[in-house]
Amino acid sequence: MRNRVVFTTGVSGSGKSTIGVLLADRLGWAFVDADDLHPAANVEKMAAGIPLTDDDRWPWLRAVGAAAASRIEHADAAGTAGASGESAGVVVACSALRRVYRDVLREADPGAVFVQLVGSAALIGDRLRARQHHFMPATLLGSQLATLEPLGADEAGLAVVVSAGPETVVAEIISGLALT
Ligand SMILES: Nc1ncnc2c1ncn2[C@@H]1O[C@H](COP(=O)(O)OP(=O)(O)OP(=O)(O)O)[C@@H](O)[C@H]1O
Ligand SMILES: O=C(O)[C@H](O)[C@@H](O)[C@H](O)[C@H](O)CO
Repeated sequence: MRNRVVFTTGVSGSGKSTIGVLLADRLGWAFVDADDLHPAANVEKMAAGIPLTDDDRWPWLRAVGAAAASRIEHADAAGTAGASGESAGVVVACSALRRVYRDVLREADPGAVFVQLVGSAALIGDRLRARQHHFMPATLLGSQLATLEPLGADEAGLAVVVSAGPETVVAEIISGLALT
């Protein structure tokens, strides 16, 4: 298997971070949370309940793509490729709501694979309202869902329904992408 970058994507509260961390752990891969790469102005905007615009997102998406590519290069440099030919990969939690956003990420790694985490507005809204200590308010869910574009048939990856618990969702991703 060649080096891989798998993005866990979807609206706020879909489980990008929860599923991404668990997936990386199960695979022994690195994990990057794109939330940590937002400029302060973006975080302030979201915390104030104002949706980001495309122009807010472009530089951030380029930084996310660069961070993913850099983690893969580090893995190569550290010689983490296994004797069986398997290589380390990286899981990146990043909303990547629109196809043009995913295009920016594919520019950094044309082999990038996108897992789109999907669930009903009611389910995700409940999870967001139950979540503590996060800058993203549940009131932004409507604009997140309005911005979301499903994966195209020609886009590498898969959509996974997140109504089941994290372990089940991660098992479905590993099997669906044939990651083992
Ligand atoms: N499959 C799941 N089953 C039950 N609870 C879940 C599941 N996935 C995530 N959660 C819970 O839902 C909440 C939202 O998950 P998480 O913070 O990972 O979403 P996110 O997409 O990363 O959100 P954001 O984009 O706002 O950072 C958390 O409290 C998390 O524990
Ligand atoms: O594209 C976006 O609107 C943003 O990336 C948001 O999705 C946040 O980063 C995240 O969901 C909050 O934690």
